Amino acid sequence: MSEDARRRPDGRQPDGRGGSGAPRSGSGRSGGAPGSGGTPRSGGAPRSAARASGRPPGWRPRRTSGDPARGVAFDVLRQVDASDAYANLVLPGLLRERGLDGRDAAFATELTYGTLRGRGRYDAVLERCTRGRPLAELDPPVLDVLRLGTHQLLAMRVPSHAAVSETVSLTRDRIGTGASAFVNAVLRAVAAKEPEAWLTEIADAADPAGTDEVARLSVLESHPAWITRALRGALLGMGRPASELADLLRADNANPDVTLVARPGLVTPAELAAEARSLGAEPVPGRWAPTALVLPGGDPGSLPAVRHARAGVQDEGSQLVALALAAAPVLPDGADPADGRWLDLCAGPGGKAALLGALAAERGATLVANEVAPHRARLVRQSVAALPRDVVDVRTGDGREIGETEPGRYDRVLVDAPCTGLGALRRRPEARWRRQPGDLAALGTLQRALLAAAVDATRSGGVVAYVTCSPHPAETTLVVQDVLRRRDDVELLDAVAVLQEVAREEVPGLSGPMVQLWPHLHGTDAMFLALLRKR
Ligand SMILES: C[S@@+](CC[C@H](N)C(=O)[O-])C[C@H]1O[C@@H](n2cnc3c(N)ncnc32)[C@H](O)[C@@H]1O
Repeated sequence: MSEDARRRPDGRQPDGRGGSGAPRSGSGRSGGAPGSGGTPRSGGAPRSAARASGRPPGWRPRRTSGDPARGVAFDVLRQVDASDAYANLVLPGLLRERGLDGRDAAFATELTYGTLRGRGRYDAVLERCTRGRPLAELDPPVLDVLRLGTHQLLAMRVPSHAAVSETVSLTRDRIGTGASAFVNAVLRAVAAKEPEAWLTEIADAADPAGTDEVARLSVLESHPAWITRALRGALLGMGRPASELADLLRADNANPDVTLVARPGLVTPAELAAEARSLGAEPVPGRWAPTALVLPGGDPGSLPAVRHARAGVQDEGSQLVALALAAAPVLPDGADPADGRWLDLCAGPGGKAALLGALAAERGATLVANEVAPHRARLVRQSVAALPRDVVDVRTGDGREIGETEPGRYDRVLVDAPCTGLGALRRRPEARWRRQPGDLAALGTLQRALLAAAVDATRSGGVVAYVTCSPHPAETTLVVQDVLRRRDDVELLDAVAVLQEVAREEVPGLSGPMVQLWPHLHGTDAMFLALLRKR
């Protein structure tokens, strides 16, 4: 496993949970288990269960592909649990290694991501099927295999007999015959009720009086209660009604579209679309960002433009905030109208640095892309590889020091702060179970220090963009308000107005001056953007 596959997306070391998740029995063998998968049941799951699992309307059953796909899903779950790996980083390598593509790869992907996202819901069901044995006492590989089986039974249209027998055979193959009888009995108990009945039962158990929406939605939509509560607070804090909470949680459980960015000056969206079409895909322009192209299906890595870093995979929300920073009006500093020095303070892995670098190159500006983690700085170098050499200077260092070492140097500064990532849960299916409320305090201190350093490094009249992929007020508005309260050399700009200017069409639901995007409203990650100008 690569170093980055084990690290958090914010570059910090794993949170130390790996020890407790270490398997008590081996899951060592690689390679798929023998036997073929079952075919989907014709009736399918009830509609409300499909909604609850985040499946789109019109979803059709797919042919299952047998145990190679289940074996891959199991191995990813084990790495996520025992090594703090990231599913989206581990899965593609395992699919390649085992030669899975097409439907088999799609089945393994749905099984992996769906099981990880649905863990809370499935554990609530499993607790009722283990004859009083607490889930915490089960061997972690056994618990993973039970979750895999439960996902097939409750959210995929795999016929019950196939879901049970294939999962039992996977257990025998990977864990041992001892565990297979137990897995068989538990999964039979899960299969004994329809998905709809299970949802009703676990929701009623979580909220017997029908008065605790957070508890009910947490178990139904499979989010830890503290995150559900935080997202509810985030909606209210940005002027959205609490009634949107269920939609927001469901959006976290849906598979996001693959969105590409056509980096200006390197490839146009039309050229990128032509490349994608020549490989059989049917791309559509992004709704908001003029640089975006949505790719329904297909492997973006197979496009030459992506392979050569003229384009990249990037959420539209991320594209919009980078475009907004580049478009924000900077004021001249005395007689000097300079706009030539840009800084990305926290650049790894480099998606926004590549877009900003491309925009900087078009305008004759340069970009310093700073990143504290060396292995992530290497990723930044890869993402800017297609840009002329003298445009982006990738550095490794602590962004908190730049305010002192280079005061007043930059015209535009991006602080894409390390954060909980609560706005990108749909892309990081395991993140919701790994994050802890205690993470907020440590991150808050770092976020404030980075924003303060960014302001110090900005020249008078220059602009700072403070960005997070979390909507949690402790990481967004409170950080910005705190820095504004503590210093009188910076003012808040209307980020909504700037964002609307760069968007292809008016982005609804923004009340300003700070921008909060939402997966359920905009189909983007829940990106936050504040623009500040140095006085
Ligand atoms: C949200 S990510 C940035 C994502 C990036 N802008 C992109 O679009 O690809 C935050 C980054 O900040 C880095 N980071 C954390 N602490 C830092 C510090 N003190 N100075 C600079 N970078 C830091 C993390 O390693 C991580 O790569």
